[in-house]
Amino acid sequence: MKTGIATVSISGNLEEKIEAIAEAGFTGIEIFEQDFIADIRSPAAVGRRIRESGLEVMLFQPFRDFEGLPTALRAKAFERARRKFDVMQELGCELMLICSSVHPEALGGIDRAAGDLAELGDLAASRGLRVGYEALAWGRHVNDHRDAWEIVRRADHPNVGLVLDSFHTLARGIDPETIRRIPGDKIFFVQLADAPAIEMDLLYWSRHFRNMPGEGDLRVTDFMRAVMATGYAGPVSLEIFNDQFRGGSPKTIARDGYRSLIALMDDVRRQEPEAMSGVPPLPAPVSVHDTAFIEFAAQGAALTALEDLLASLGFQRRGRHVSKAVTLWQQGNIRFLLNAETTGHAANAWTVRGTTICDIGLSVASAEDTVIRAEALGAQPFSQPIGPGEMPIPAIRGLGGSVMHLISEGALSDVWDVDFLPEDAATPEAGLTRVDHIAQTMSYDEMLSWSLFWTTLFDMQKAPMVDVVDPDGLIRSRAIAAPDGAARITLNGAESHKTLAGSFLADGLGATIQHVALATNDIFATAEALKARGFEALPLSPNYFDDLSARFDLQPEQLDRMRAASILYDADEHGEFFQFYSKPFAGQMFFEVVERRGGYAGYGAPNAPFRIAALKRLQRAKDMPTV
Ligand SMILES: O=C(O)c1ccc(O)c(O)c1
Ligand SMILES: [Mg+2]
Repeated sequence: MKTGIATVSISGNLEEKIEAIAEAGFTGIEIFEQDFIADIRSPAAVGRRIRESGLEVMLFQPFRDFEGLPTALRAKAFERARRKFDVMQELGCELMLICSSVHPEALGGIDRAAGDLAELGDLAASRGLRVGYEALAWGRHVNDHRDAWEIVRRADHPNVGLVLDSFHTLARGIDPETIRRIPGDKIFFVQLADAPAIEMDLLYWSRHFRNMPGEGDLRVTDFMRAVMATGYAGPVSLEIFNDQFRGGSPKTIARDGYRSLIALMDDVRRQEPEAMSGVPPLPAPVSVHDTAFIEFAAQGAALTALEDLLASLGFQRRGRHVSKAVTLWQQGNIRFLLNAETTGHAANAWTVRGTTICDIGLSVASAEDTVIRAEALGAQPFSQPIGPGEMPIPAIRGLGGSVMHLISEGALSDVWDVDFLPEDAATPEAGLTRVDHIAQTMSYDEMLSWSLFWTTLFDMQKAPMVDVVDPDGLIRSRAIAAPDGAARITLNGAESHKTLAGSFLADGLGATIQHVALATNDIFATAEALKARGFEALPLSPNYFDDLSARFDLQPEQLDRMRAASILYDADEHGEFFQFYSKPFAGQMFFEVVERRGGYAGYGAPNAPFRIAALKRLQRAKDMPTV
């Protein structure tokens, strides 16, 4: 299956776009005319450059306002088409996209448009070219692929076909099933884009908010299933107009695009197997069963402080690595590794960020399948030398240089037995059972990349975006979770460096984990146990508890206990949620303790502004520990 992407989808100049597109693994490129005109090279030189980079020039676009014009304007439109055909021949591109007219003088009329396209088809055929007609969702007379198809059908010309674009069909709410009745060989090209479900003017939505399939809310998979069912055998190409992408890194956007297309076609293969014999099978999105471990890079005094904090949270040192300066701290099913090595990935992470979470281990249905799928989606494998007697654990690079280890369900216990010399647990635990969620902080621009990373590799779904108010700016937050809640990630995107999340980022380099939430089955008992160990919870404003008693039906006695232990509360139609936080450590990381009751599947988002304000109060009071 040939894959493509329009130059308009990516930032940079034409040269940077070509490099990024080639590197990401696409077969070809759609030349957006503006990108080409802005370049100083001749069409022949640009064509040569693209082919030298290993890409095909799949499509030249857009040719606007062509069909249905009154006589004088019609002649001019044909002259314009001749000039663009010249350019295409020099470029070495044989297919032109004609988008439906928005010209104020366009007359309309299905047969008039069909006649124009048939005549253009003759002109194209005389030069060995073809034209594909696309209905823009805001076209003046033609804004529905069904009408565009009727025009192409009546044009009845071998060099005239249809271009389908998922945005134009899905944004208008047109049922993609209607594509199944179009003959596949009359579909000359397919463009894909997703978009978030927001009510707005179609043109504005399309030109600024499109995103990669899987990043938005449109039914792109259903659209593509219908296309493939027609027998379509041409390229599948991304055409993404997006303000953020225009300012992003060309390579990151191109890699995201490739990841999104491969994952989409794999979904389609799974749901429409009859139509997809040409696409090689991939392991299905992998089930994540739990967080196997979380590894900190920490050294010196900060390491001691972190050990003290973990001890106050009821963790105990349970093992020492057989050959490395790594200790294992455990409670229930939660394992923290504290890595003080002076070489390797953890040491590099420590050099760059100071104390930081440098690695996470996920317990998955199959580590091998995860690596195969990740690499097919464009992820880099990760490995470093293993010490004597150590077990090799499959690993991949996440985004931005992060590392993720993958442990198959059955192999989990072996790792700890083989790699660590056990130590006895001296004191009882404090009721923490497992990792509830991991919170990644990132700049807002990285959020789509990360949500795509998690949802394409793993069997995880994204929840709607939530706005969280920081006293100094807005944080956009989105949860990604496995269907049974066995693994949960929250992505927090900061737009301003003045926000708590933003200042955390300014201190480090790109996305990283800012906090880890640990689950208990009895938050009040856990709070007591931690207090006895010297743990200090993040203090909250008394006003918070007054407001809680106004909003919820809480027993006064329960409210008093929550106030005393700084426990926040939320509830929805599914259940209840209790949470408290540690004070910040190592700069601005912190721990959270949560108890879910009933089917509550959220993260206490209504409480986030009060947690942020409390953290900022501490920050301002210069009360932050100096670890
Ligand atoms: O926004 C536009 O004008 C435009 C142009 C060409 C396309 O293929 C398209 O989908 C939109
Ligand atoms: Mg299009």
